[in-house]
Amino acid sequence: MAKRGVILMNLGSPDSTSVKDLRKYLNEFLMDERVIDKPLWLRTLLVRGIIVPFRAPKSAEAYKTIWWKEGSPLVVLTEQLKKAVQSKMSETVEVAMRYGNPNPTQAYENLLKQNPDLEEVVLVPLYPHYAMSSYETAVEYMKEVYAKKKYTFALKSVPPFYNHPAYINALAENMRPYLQEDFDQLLFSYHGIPERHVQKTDPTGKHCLQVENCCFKSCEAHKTCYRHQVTMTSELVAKKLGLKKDKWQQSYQSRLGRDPWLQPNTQVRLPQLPKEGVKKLMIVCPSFVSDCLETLEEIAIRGKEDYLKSGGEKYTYIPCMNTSELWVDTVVQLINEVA
Ligand SMILES: C=CC1=C(C)c2cc3[nH]c(cc4nc(cc5[nH]c(cc1n2)c(C)c5CCC(=O)O)C(CCC(=O)O)=C4C)c(C)c3C=C
Ligand SMILES: [Fe+2]
Ligand SMILES: [Fe+2]
Repeated sequence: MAKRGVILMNLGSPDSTSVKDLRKYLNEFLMDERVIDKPLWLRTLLVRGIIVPFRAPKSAEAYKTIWWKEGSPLVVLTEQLKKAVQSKMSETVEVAMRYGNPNPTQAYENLLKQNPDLEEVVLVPLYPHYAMSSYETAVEYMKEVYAKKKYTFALKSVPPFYNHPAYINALAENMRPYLQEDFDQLLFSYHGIPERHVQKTDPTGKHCLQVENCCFKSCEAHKTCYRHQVTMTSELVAKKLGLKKDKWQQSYQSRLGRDPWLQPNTQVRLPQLPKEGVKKLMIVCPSFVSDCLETLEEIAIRGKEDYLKSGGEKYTYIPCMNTSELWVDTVVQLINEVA
């Protein structure tokens, strides 16, 4: 019996598209202090008093446009990834979501049920890039539950893999067939985060967004810098695909609230691009390894409408890696590299 167990962790979805389930999900998600990093009283007022009451009905409608009969695409695709990874390893593999279900306690308990002599759990946060609102909260929450339950097995985490050759290769090969078609520009659209979060995760306190061209100047801050990491992903994938610098650009999507977020914003760029002569656009979302609301609704549906309405002629959304063979092999490799 393998002494190791594996937990694949993603963000999570509401249990259904009802406004009630949306309220529950958004409250849990946005009350996370690593997502809305305001003092508790202000966060409570903002989230419970303003954001959730207004957002829940709108989000419910958005989820309805992409929901599958098996459930949320993000959850279904993560379960499919689990099965594919499981078929390539002897260790038991479970799924945990940071918000909603299946929750971390269920995942740990399932592993223990399968193997009461469990010695080690390898956590795979399904985020290529470090952000306090994604990778960090996933790992810290799993550690919190682990400590509360007083588990005796060891807990190890796969680090952000934004520049790992296997991830870059899997992503590039997932994109390559789409790029055989004629296109003017490829847009790498990453989930955005507030600029303040980039500065908060800078351990030097003086590099990120403070030094000119900070993402390209060697610094220990890059270990936890979201902007550096996504930029390196774009650079490495473009290089692997032989794309010249004038053939691609980068932007940030899914902005929430009024604080300054990383720029440029995808929703702003899409209607501008046709006016700049970009009539045929390819768009890919490498911060997501599985398709979800933010790719299927925001980019593949809404983004396409905005772009075509503004004079764009052809818009191709490149799906996430989901269960592509190279990606499944990459996950197995990442797990085995955690010594
Ligand atoms: C890829 C990593 C992600 C980061 C970084 C991230 C930051 C972040 N997100 C919000 C607010 C929302 N995000 C929502 C959905 C959502 N976000 C991610 C990933 C990251 N978020 C995923 C995979 C999803 C999709 C979930 C699904 O069920 O498919 C939502 C909910 C939907 C909506 O109402 O739009 C919100 C809200 C903030 C504020 C933030 C950084 C501070
Ligand atoms: Fe998000
Ligand atoms: Fe940085």
